[in-house]
This record gives sequence, C-alpha cells and structure tokens, in this order.
Amino acid sequence: MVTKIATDTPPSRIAVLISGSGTNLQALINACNTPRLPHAQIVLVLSNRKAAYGLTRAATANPPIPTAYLGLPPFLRDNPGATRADYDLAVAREVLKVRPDVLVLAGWMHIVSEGFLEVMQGGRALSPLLSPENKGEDAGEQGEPRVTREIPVINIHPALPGQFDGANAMERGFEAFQRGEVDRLGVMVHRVIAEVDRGAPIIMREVEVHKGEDLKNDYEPRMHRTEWDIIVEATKLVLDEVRPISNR
Ligand SMILES: Nc1nc2c(c(=O)[nH]1)N[C@@H](CN(C=O)c1ccc(C(=O)N[C@@H](CCC(=O)O)C(=O)O)cc1)CN2
Ligand SMILES: NCC(=O)N[C@@H]1O[C@H](COP(=O)([O-])[O-])[C@@H](O)[C@H]1O
Repeated sequence: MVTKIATDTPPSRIAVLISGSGTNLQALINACNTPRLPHAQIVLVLSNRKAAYGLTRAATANPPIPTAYLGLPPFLRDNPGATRADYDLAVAREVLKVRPDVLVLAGWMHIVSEGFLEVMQGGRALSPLLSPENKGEDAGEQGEPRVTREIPVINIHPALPGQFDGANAMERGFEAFQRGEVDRLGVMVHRVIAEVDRGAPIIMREVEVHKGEDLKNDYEPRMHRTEWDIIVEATKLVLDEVRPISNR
C-alpha cells in the first residue's frame, strides 16, 4: 500500500543523540523518505564525544545533516560551578532548538537526568543557562517556553527487557549465554524514563546466538543487523503516533 502524503506538509523531524560509530544513525539516514520512514527528516545529530564517527556520517549525508558536539567534561570545565544536570539541560536546549517530533538515542552512552526528560515532556521550562538565581529551578516566564507537545524519547538497547540494563549489555549478555546463565538474547527499542533501560519497550526482537561462537565475528554483526531494522521500525511507529499519516 503506497502512503500518499500531501507534499505541502512539512516532513516529520527526527533528532538523534549518539556517542560512537553511528551505524544505527546510518540506518535511519538510509531509511528517511523511503516507505520504511516516509516524509521524515533528520534535523540534528548531537554527540557527547568529539571523535564519534556518527558525526561524519551526518555531515556527509545527502543533504548534510546539522551536527553538534557537547561533551560533559568540557562543559563542566567551561562552566565553573555547573553540574551534570546543567549539562543535560544544555543538551535539551540544543534539541529544542530543532523542534523534533521524536528524539532517538542511538548509541548515546550518557544517562540523562529527570530534568532532561521533564523538559522533553513539556513539564518544565528551560531556565536561562546557569542563571545563578534560577540554577536548576523552573524559570518559567523568564526562561524559554515549555515544549507545547511532548517529544517522545526512545533508546536502542542491545538486550531484552530487564535482562542486562546499563552499559556493555551486548558483551555481558553474550558471556552470560556462553556460561549457560541465560538461554535467549535480543535487542529492544524502548521509551526512555529516568530508570535506565526500564522504559516501556516499543519493539523487542530476539537475536540468534550459539554456544562457542565468537562475539565479534558472529554475534555482534547479527545484533547490529537486527538493530538497524528495529530502530527504523520503532521510529516510524512513534512518528505515526505523534503525527498520524492522516495528519501529514
Ligand atoms: N535516564 C536514562 N538515560 C538513558 C537511558 C535510559 O534508559 N534512561 N538509556 C541510555 C542508553 N544506555 C542503555 O541503553 C546506557 C548508556 C550509558 C550508560 C552508562 O552507564 N553511562 C555512564 C557513562 C558511560 C560512558 O561514558 O561510557 C554515565 O552516563 O555516567 C548506561 C546505559 C541512554 N541514557
Ligand atoms: N546501552 C546503550 C548501548 O549499549 N547502545 C548500543 O551501542 C551501539 C551503538 O552502535 P552505533 O554507534 O554503531 O549505532 C549499539 O549496539 C547500541 O545498541
């Protein structure tokens, strides 16, 4: 079934946070404006690591995608007295500037604060950056306006719900399987809540794994292929919720 989308409606806007190679970002770039992700545009790629190859993927995309780098250590260095929570609000500020319909965490290796999620949900306004009297407080009228419509935040995580929360989940899962502690592994895209990797799954998929096989040469490539499928499917699902095709 071909989805006819009125050409005068603006495309759906996707912002992506990364920290590394960006193969999941590449999957989104390749899927944009195809039936897998129709009438969609990536409007920002932000990394917390300067050397993230994903920034190059964005800059060399056709057309090039705007990029930004915002690292925690340099932020704290350049803003004496600032906190990690202030850093998260600075990241939120960059995201709000591009008015995304969805925010995708694709290999973003930084745990975001409750304050960050509140801003995305529209439950809190951004205070003028680090304004002493408003540091951390909800500035409301002095600060920038709250988002008028919640920006869903989704994350891809290389484990099944409740299995291996946190960093290095793919490696930890693989080793646990080889030790016989688990009998199935997989990957999920979930909504992001304060509790790491505990947000509601949007899509989860098992990934084939075999005793005695190699992590780098066998399991990891299989995991990535599955990730590239479900990050596109989940992003489309969420965009269809936010901007149903009929409204596009
Ligand atoms: N509040 C949330 N923030 C994030 C979530 C989430 O579910 N809730 N998902 C992560 C992605 N992720 C797992 O999918 C993950 C990423 C990073 C870490 C972590 O321990 N990060 C350390 C730093 C590690 C490093 O720099 O290498 C940290 O943030 O201090 C855990 C889970 C994205 N954010
Ligand atoms: N906990 C979060 C996490 O571990 N995310 C994982 O980081 C990798 C990023 O790859 P990429 O930079 O090639 O997209 C992916 O495997 C993703 O699942």
